[in-house]
Amino acid sequence: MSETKQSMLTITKLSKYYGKNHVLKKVNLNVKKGEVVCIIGPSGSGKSTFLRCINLLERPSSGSIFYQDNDVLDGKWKTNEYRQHVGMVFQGYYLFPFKKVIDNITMAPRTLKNKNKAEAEVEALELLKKVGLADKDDVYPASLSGGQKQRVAIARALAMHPELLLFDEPTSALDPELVGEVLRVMKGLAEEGMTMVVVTHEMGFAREVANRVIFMEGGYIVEEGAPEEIFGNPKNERTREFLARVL
Ligand SMILES: Nc1ncnc2c1ncn2[C@@H]1O[C@H](COP(=O)(O)OP(=O)(O)OP(=O)(O)O)[C@@H](O)[C@H]1O
Repeated sequence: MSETKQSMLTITKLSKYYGKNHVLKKVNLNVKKGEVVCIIGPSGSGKSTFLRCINLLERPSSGSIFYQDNDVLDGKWKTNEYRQHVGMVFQGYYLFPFKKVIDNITMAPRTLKNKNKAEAEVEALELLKKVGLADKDDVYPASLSGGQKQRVAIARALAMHPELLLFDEPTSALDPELVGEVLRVMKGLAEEGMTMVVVTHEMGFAREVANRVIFMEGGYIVEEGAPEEIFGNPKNERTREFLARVL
């Protein structure tokens, strides 16, 4: 298989301005099938904006995004169609409060993939079991803890059978004792071969689960490498300073 065939996502010279604020500066990223890439870096370095550009929640100012062989920015591919391939899990869960857990999970497959109710529900129950919430199908999100809500959000993303999952600081809003249950689910997905790009402040997770760690600062990718390299022997002074502060 050629290099390009293996590439799931190829981002070239991606820039983003908010007014005069140059938030992403010609960022390149290549993600291969089955890879787990963790993006770390200080607050305001552009990590979330980068993920939001990948998911088309933000329109990049310039640069290109190719998903497999498709030019994501050329307008031929509908955003909803693209998002069936590339799912996203947010810091704030974004569950629908007036829908029961099962309906939160079945809504997108039913409306976007025309799945019938019974079929979608069977699958949703399996996904709830997978994230350790088999008995929570019939409750409303308000009765769940933050960690449980985030696991429902992961099940909801999985219900669309994405080939690539983006996680934007999925545990940052959680009380410390709830972080582990979400990271365990994410680790399980990584072990199953799910391709993932994860913006995280959880250095232990990045070190243990990532195939590649990217350090961003000031809108640039300052350094990237295997977790052993980034955490064990970072080459860049700025990476060293950041890790010294957070570890
Ligand atoms: N919608 C927006 N409008 C204007 N400026 C924005 C917007 N979103 C982000 N920014 C700015 O872009 C810069 C990068 O923000 P971003 O949220 O991508 O950083 P981050 O690395 O994810 O930070 P954190 O770890 O705190 O979430 C910041 O200066 C921020 O103020």
